[in-house]
Parts: sequence; structure tokens; C-alpha cells
Amino acid sequence: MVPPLALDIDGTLTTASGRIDARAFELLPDWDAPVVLATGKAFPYPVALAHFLGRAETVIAENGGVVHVAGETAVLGDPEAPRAVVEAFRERGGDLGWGGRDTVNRWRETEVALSLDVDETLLREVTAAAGGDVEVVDTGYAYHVKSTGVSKGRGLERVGDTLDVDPDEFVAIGDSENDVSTFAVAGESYAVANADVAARDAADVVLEESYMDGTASVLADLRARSE
Ligand SMILES: O=C(O)COP(=O)(O)O
Ligand SMILES: [Mg+2]
Repeated sequence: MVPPLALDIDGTLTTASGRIDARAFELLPDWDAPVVLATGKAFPYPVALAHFLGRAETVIAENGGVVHVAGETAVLGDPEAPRAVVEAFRERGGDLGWGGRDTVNRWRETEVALSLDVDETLLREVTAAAGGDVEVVDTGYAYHVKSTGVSKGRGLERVGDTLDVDPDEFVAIGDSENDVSTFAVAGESYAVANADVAARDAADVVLEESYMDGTASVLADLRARSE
């Protein structure tokens, strides 16, 4: 039996230029165990990916703020503090950095994402001033202002509970600090070669290959091991 998977999206299932790597559509539709898409992106993105992979919509979105499993959606994060931080950031002259077309936050329910082009020092200063319940997470694709109380790892525990799968049975693959909590909960964890320091330090194995090359090599090994 192949193991259940907890897969990050950006940096892990994508190419270096940010597209979903076509191999995801070869390797994941028939994976014979649960596949959890665990992402910092807003809820519709992983739902759409699961849908077009022909898989159950088992997703952790918004860094754990929203979890959808077995047909039930749980909104676990509280947007109030993150939104207040971003409001304070704006009052100090900050901008979300997405221009006029903010589809990044259009459907985001529990946190706020900002472009990597924004003033990071100001953002961190304003976040720190708000107290300890809100934090900035840098995924390498965006800054996320989120509650400290939610994480992909807690989301994975919830998915495991619902599916009656021990979180320890999951194999996790990811590339950034928002995957550290997943790595802590999963039984086996891999950082792709393009991963940031936090993910590399937290992973059981740091892969030699980047992006989907790394992910595909793990999936091939897991398949071979199960035969
Ligand atoms: O939305 C982001 O910033 C990163 O998304 P990811 O968690 O799928 O890498
Ligand atoms: Mg990622």
C-alpha cells in the first residue's frame, strides 16, 4: 500500500515558473491513498486542483485557516486580528502589493496575503505591535498575516481524525516555513531542494532535486517501496 500524502502546492507541485507541473496529473489521480493538498493559497485554489485531478476535495487552505474533508468545511482561523494588522499597515502607508486585481485575497477567509514586494520591515513591525496572536509567514510566494493558532500541521491532524488515518502515516513534501508544522505531524517529511532554511531544517530528508523533480522522485520511491 502506498502511504497517504500531504502535499504543498507552490514550490512542490509546480515548476520554477509557478505552473502546476504536468506530472502532477500523471502521478496523483490514481494514488491509492488519501492525498491532502495543503497550501497557503485561498480555499478555491486547492479545491480546483483536487477537482481537476479527479480526487476527493481533501484540502488544507490558508495555512490551516480552512480545512475541507469528507464534504465538510471547517473555518478554523479568525480573520479579525490579521485584518486589523493589515489595516494598521495600510494606515502607515503600506499596500498589499497586488495592484488593482486582488484575486489573491478575493476569497480568503481567515488571513491576508501580501506581495513579497511590500515593505517587510514595516509589516513585521506592525504585526509585532499587535501582540502575540498574529504572525507573518513568508512562503517564498507571499507574506501571510495569520493567527498563530492555525497551521497546516493542525489542519492535517484534523484531516487525519476525520479520515481515521493516524497523521503519522502521512508522507509530507514541502518547500517553505509554512510546511514546518506539516513536517512535524507527518511520519515522514521531505523538503525539495528549492526549500527555504526553515523547511530544510524541519524535514527528515532534504532532496537533491527541486520542485516537481523532487516530489516525483519521492512518489516513485514510495511506490517502489510499497510493491
Ligand atoms: O500561497 C502561498 O504563498 C504559498 O502556497 P503553498 O503553501 O502552496 O506553497
Ligand atoms: Mg510551498
